[in-house]
Amino acid sequence: MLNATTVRNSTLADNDPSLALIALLGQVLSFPGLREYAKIFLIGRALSYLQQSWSTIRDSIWSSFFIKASFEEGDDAYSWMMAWLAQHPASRRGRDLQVVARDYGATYPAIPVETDVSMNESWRKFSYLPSFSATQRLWYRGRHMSVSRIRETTSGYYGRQEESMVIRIMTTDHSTLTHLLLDAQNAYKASQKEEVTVYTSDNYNDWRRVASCPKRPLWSIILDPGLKEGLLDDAREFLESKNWYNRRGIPFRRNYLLYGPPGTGKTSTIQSLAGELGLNVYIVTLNKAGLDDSGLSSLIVDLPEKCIAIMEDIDAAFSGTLNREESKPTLEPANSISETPQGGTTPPPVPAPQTGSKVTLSGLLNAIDGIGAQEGRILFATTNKHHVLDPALCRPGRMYKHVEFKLASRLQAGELFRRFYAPGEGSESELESQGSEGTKETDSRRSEVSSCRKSRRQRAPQLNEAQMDSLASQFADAVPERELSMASLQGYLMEYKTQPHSAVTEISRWVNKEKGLGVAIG
Ligand SMILES: Nc1ncnc2c1ncn2[C@@H]1O[C@H](COP(=O)(O)OP(=O)(O)OP(=O)(O)O)[C@@H](O)[C@H]1O
Repeated sequence: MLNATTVRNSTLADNDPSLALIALLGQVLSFPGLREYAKIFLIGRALSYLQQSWSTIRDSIWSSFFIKASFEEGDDAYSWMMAWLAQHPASRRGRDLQVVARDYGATYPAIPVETDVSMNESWRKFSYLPSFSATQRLWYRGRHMSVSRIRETTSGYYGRQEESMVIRIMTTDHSTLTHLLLDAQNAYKASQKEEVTVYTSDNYNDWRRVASCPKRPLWSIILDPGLKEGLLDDAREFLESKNWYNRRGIPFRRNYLLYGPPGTGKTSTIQSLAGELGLNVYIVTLNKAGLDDSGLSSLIVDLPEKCIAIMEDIDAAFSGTLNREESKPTLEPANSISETPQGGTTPPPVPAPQTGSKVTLSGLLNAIDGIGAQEGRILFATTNKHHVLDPALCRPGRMYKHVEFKLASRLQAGELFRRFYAPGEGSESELESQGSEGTKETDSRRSEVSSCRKSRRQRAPQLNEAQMDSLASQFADAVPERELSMASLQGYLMEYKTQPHSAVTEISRWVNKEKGLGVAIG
């Protein structure tokens, strides 16, 4: 039955499609079953919406009580937090842990173990860390804190695993987070007391920690009198004079150039100075594949304040590995064929592998002391070919000091001999005194000493002072002045690790052989 209203509605609907849709919906909903279904559907949607809104509101209320901080692997702050967590008692008590064979400075209760010399302290390096699968909850300065470690694989063909960590502290006070970071920094420093951390750059020109090396004592490096002491004093004095530099507007940086034949102790001296100064080492590999000026510059800018940067073999800049002017690939692929001027058939180009660096001389100079060069860092550049260095690199002020490392003098050779056969850890006298500690001696220590005694035949006989003087001077006399490197002498002595007398009787023969082979470098 059509009445006037229906006629009017249908006329309106004819004119407006949206009204037509509503009218159709009204007609469909006029069926009783469908109306019930629509009601249930709408109520369900409304409930789910309310639930979502509630969890968003709850999360934002909840997070307003927390400070959330994230840390990424490769960044120093990540390592600080790892050391702090490893030293936190909660990590020892935790029931879901990651165990790493690395010493983060945590102390564990002494557990008596039957051990021998081969299982000494250096083997007992391990740390407990929160696992990736569970969130660790702990307390910090009376605040509740949670730690979640995350491991993700980056996208792309060469996806690599990256670790990160998120901590939440129940506080709104940022100073709690700052305190935590300072504590973490101290925990890390304490765990690294005996070590120097070494960083190199990755393919993305980010710094990555690659190793922690034991500090090398400065006394173990034998140089001409005053050389290493002078370097150490100078570097110490520099690190303490930031204000002096700032007041005079002089860039607070110091560059040293260490030069001399291979194996004369340049790298060892830098490593040892880093330990003495408590600085980490950042190795800049100038001929790294794909490194260009902007990559080098970003590496230098990203150096932390107060660190040691090493550029080894800086002469590589002048031997064809680095370009002087333009950034163009320097190494041709081995099988590439150059263009024929006569227009002969040229084989299809072979894609050049990413070998060799694209760093230019100006890029290098800029990295050394340009505007972007990091303040407070000490740069050591080393070279075996001082004479080929570009004058621009050697101009006054660019390299603060040029320090020559010479081939071994007789004095150095004699001293090396003494150090090599000096009574030290595990020597007979030391073991005797350890074994006679009487009542203080523990069972495990006793077994350690007895194992040591068993292996005594592998140790050098203990030389008294007179014997040492005599053998060291015979050894030194047989070594020609400034003809052999300390590294080669050290290599020779390694062959007679436990036979100082043979080392002396055989030295002349060995020297003649080395000279005959032209090993001596001058
Ligand atoms: N003056 C030295 N005193 C003690 N050991 C030394 C000395 N010089 C070299 N050595 C030993 O020789 C080895 C090589 O030394 P190092 O790498 O420091 O030489 P380098 O001058 O840096 O050589 P290169 O120029 O090839 O890098 C090290 O194991 C080090 O212990």
